[in-house]
Amino acid sequence: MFAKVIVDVPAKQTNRPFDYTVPDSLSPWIEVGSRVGVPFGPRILQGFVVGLSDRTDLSPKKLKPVDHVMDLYPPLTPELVELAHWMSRTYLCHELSALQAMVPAALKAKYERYITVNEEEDANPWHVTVSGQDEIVRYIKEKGSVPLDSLLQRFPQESMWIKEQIRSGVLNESQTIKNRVSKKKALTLFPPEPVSQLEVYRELVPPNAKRQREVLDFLLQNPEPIRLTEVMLKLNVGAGTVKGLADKGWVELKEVEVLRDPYAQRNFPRTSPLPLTEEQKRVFEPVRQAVIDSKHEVFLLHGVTGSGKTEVYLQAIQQCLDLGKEAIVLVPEIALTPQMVERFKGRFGDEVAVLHSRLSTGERFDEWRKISMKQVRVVIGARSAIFAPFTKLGLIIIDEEHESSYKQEESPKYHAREVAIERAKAHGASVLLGSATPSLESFYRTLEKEPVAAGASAASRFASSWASSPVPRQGSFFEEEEPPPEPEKPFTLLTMRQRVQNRPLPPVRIVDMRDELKDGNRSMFSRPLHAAIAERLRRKEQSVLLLNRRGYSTFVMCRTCGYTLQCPHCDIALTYHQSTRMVRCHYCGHAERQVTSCPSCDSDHIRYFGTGTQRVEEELGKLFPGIRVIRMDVDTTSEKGSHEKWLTMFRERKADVLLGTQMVAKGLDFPDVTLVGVIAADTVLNLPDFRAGERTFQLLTQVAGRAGRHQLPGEVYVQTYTPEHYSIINAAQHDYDGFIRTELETRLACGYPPYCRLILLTLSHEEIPFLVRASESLAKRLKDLAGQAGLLVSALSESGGAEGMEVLGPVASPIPRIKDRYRFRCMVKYKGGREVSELVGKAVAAFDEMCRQEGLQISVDVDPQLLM
Ligand SMILES: Nc1ncnc2c1ncn2[C@@H]1O[C@H](COP(=O)(O)OP(=O)(O)OP(=O)(O)O)[C@@H](O)[C@H]1O
Ligand SMILES: [Zn+2]
Ligand SMILES: [Zn+2]
Repeated sequence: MFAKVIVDVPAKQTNRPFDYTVPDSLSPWIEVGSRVGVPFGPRILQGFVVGLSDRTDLSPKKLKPVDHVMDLYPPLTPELVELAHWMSRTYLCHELSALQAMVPAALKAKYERYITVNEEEDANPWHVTVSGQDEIVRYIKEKGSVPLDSLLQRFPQESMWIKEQIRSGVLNESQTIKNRVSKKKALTLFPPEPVSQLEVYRELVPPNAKRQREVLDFLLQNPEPIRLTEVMLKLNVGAGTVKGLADKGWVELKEVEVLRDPYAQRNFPRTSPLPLTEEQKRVFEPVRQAVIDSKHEVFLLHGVTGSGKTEVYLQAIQQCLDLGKEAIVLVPEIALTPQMVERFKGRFGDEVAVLHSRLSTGERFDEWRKISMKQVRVVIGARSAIFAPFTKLGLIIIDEEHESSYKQEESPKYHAREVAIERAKAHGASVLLGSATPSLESFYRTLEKEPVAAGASAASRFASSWASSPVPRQGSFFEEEEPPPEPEKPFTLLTMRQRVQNRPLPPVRIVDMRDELKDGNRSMFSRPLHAAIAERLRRKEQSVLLLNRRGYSTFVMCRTCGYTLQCPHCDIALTYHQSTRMVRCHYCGHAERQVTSCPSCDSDHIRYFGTGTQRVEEELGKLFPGIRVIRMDVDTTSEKGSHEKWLTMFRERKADVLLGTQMVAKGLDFPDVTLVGVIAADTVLNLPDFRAGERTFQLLTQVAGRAGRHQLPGEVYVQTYTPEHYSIINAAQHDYDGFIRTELETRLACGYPPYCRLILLTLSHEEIPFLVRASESLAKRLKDLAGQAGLLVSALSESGGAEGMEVLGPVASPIPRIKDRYRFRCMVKYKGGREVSELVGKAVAAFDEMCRQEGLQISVDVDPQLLM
């Protein structure tokens, strides 16, 4: 047998599978998705098996054998291996980095595996009949434990048998992971077999050993293995009491592996499904039907804040479980609060595994093992949970689907939404995207339109370019031609316009900060917001204050009239570069001199912007002596568990104000919050990013949604210097449809997504002249290839609805130097199918040699979210 292996050498020329022979002793262990060690040049390197075949196009004699296999069970499924291949083509990344993104960090640690004989099973000798196999068991028993590798070397003919015994439990596998993570063990109490023996022992207990009798009584009623510590706690007995029983041989005490459960100490009160409201029923029904029919469909659930989306998710998952299928729930990292976890654990209990970055490596490893060992059927987690190794997926839910954190910013630069759709296709599963403010990209895909993207002509051109691509897949496993991409099926839009129990959405007041300044108020709090906070303090209600600080504080704005410097070509805010005292456009490279007075009103109140949460906190303290403020930002939440701590404190009403960056905007549900204040709505609006309007609308809508979710009505104040901006007006009116209409028009006019797609190429090098030459030559290469393919246009809008691509740049990157490397970028704007990304891949591949020899780096970001 031959294995196709993607080897751990992240270089373009090795971004393809290599063939190896599989020695007979290893063949039962090697599956598609296995990690193996293979000889590569003079070394043994790690790799992933991506295909198995009984023939090879190369001369078998020249092939080297697989050296060893790293896991008893492959960490990846064949479906995930295929997905990695898809990712490498879609995101132009190495297949290896896609594969590695799917494996949890703890598995990548070095470890050794030992085989021991399971003593219990040994009592059933029918497992061991054949004499040669008897010998294996004897051999292991003599040694106590044997490393798997040496066992296989000693009994090369029996490796299949060994594998079966491990699967059936006759042999045990244990791993010691060096350095990092080990499995946690706990002393566990086992009742005797049969349990009725306990009745006998009970009579034998000396009359004065009351405690021992209590333990036996407890076991009679609860004849399950139980942890020693738990017995001690429950019955208030000492360890000596239980050990005494074990010494007599009446019960057994053994070390047993326990999976660390980060939520073990917490009790999640069980909840049952709520009767759905009319609106919930209407959106739930088609999702339920698709799950039952195993029909792949993508739903976009647009439900206003507090409309009860989560209850719809829960019941859709229940439907999945009833059919014996599995479900993945993605939430943004910062929304993965205990409150959120509680709602899923409360409904599905131990069926739920939780994956997020605040878990320790060991905890993450355990949660992942619960998934791969099929102990759970629901996973809730941040972006990378999309790779949960389920095999019977019925539904993938993505909450707050508009969040930019679903895009990974390092390689592989994938978007979890697109990966979810691809996985769901493979499983005949559905995808449910939910948000109060769906992204333009997703909303656009619910609109009926001509199937432009991957039409027939694109498909045929694509097929021919693939045939000559530098990454041929050989062997029977990949024999079939890659099918042309299917035309995109539109998303199904589901809408919920009402909050549960018809609670009103809070009224939003826009406060014009220019007026405040005119009237001599230079504080960061306007008079109305000041009064509203004072009122909450009097009424003993709570407030949430949002200061979005994630943006860059470098946009230039006039404090008198609200004017911001815009690029004349791009309709995008210019950023200020202190080093050169120039303002610059990051899209087209346009630059002009720093201004000292406002070009619009001549005022010299021209500033670049930025206020920190800390300053707001100080000012609150001055304005309202004695006010209790909880500040949540990256500085106060870096410690493990701090996030939870602050939120619990706030819920317990130990503070009057929760002040924070956008982490306070999402998912929180506190009954006593009746005021939400946004300190400066413009900080996002003025980022030099075509999504600035969208992000502003989303943030304002989300944070406004925190107020008045329960009995007490809420209100919202939004402070801004640009009260006339449609993003702010539409958010204040809770008018998503109005916002979408205007924003789609703007994007169409400027030629930005969703009307086209982007690929961002960033080049970096230590020397500027070299970098400039390389960047220009890459841009030229892109244009040449596009010209040959008949795709090149000078402005995409000229091509109308048809395919085409435009190459912008090169220009210096917004962060022109990182780690002593200068950075330049080119942007490809295009309409059409995969032929463009194939073409970009080819253009970049031509620079391979330069990258290797001269230290050039090129990073490719398909569908970039952050353009900074
Ligand atoms: N069918 C129902 N009957 C009664 N109460 C419900 C029902 N569905 C949801 N709720 C309650 O309504 C409140 C809001 O629901 P939920 O948090 O699910 O809304 P959401 O749409 O997810 O909101 P957001 O987008 O703001 O996070 C919750 O307290 C929830 O328990
Ligand atoms: Zn001005
Ligand atoms: Zn510009």
